[in-house]
Amino acid sequence: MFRRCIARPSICTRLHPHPPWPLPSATIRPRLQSTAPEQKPPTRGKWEKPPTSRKWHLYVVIGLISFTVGSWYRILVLNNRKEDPTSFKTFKLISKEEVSSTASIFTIKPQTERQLVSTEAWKQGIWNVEFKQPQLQIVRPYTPLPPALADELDTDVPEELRFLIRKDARGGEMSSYLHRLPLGSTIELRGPNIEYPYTALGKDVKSVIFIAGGTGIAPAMQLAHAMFDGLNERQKKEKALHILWANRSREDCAGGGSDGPAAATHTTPKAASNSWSWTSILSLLAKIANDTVAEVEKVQVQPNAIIYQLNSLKSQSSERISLSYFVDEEKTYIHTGTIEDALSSIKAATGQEKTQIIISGPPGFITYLAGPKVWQDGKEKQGPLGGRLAQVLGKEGRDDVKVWKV
Ligand SMILES: Cc1cc2nc3c(=O)[nH]c(=O)nc-3n(C[C@H](O)[C@H](O)[C@H](O)COP(=O)(O)OP(=O)(O)OC[C@H]3O[C@@H](n4cnc5c(N)ncnc54)[C@H](O)[C@@H]3O)c2cc1C
Repeated sequence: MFRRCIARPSICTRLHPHPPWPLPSATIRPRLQSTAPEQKPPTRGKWEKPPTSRKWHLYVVIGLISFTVGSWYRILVLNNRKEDPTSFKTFKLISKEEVSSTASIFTIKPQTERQLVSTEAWKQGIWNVEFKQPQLQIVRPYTPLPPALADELDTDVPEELRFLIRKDARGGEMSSYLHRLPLGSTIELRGPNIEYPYTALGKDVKSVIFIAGGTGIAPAMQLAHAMFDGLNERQKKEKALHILWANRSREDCAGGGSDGPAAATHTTPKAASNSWSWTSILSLLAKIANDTVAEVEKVQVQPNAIIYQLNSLKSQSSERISLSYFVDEEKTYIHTGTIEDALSSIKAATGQEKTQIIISGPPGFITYLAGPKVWQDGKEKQGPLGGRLAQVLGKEGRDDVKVWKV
């Protein structure tokens, strides 16, 4: 700015009340210096105030003006900058905790308090922030996990954010970059982008079935937090959230045990559709073996960090959250029977027909269960309902069930 001032004095005149270059004394003389010592003012009597007293008043006025301008600058400019979702904020990577061989939890901390991402977003529902890869100048969205303890949101410490980030074996540009970063590195992000405003859209929706694939569990955890945080026991009892979480391998959900009737739907799609035959008997035996393995895992394996937090969200909701795990390598999948069971168990839990189904995960997962999202006018839109959910809801004639693809 200063360089530009030297080149264009006319602009400087507007920006600076006192021009930075010397002016002929006859042209402009600053008002404060107008009483030159050699020209003594005529004495006007004993009531006239001495010049030092006039200066004192002037200092007070200048002080007050500076204070007012400073306060307004802080309120209007700095506070707005803090909430501005379009400007990048700088965070520091403070920890990486391995959850499985393919995913870690990253914790980042704002560099200053002004870099906070709004705590209001936690109450709104599902939201994400965009990370920047500075060398390639690309951005990708990531979903903050809710704070491990509900009280953490009320503290005055600068807000830390945690993310479950997949390590992409095929070398995705952003995920490889993030997993390579050493502790202490800076990360630039912008947001929040509210994706599903539960408080605005879903106020009257008390029962939710959340179908998550892989890191799609992060939005489910955000919703669990938004649905139950700060409610009293009576309010909690009016709500129910059923999370169906599908993973490729058991290590991603190590230590997680399914609740309720949906646990009994651990079966392959093939086994479910076959009539009695040798194949179905073999499938049934495989299922019993898998269920036994799952039970053993449930008892013996320590919950990983995500399962630990899911269990904690469940107990904070007074057991109004139920969880069902599906694992590709154990041949347990989400299929039409699973969705039918989830719909009837959620209805039994709240006595309500009105249900919201939310589905979140990789594009192939969303397409298989609910049909693809579509691009229209440069924006990603929901697209028509398809896949397994369209089959189940069409068969049952359930137009009271709304589906949202994250
Ligand atoms: C709303 C939203 C929230 C999200 N939240 C999270 C989150 O919390 N955690 C998370 O981990 N992810 C999340 N994602 C996904 C994330 O934004 C990125 O898309 C993901 O990390 C992959 O980005 P990338 O740059 O690493 O991969 P890209 O380079 O964009 O590659 C895209 C895909 O192509 C594949 N690919 C790349 N190179 C090859 C190759 N040579 N051959 C074959 N395949 C290849 C990659 O495996 C990847 O699956 C979210 C996405 C959305 C839309």
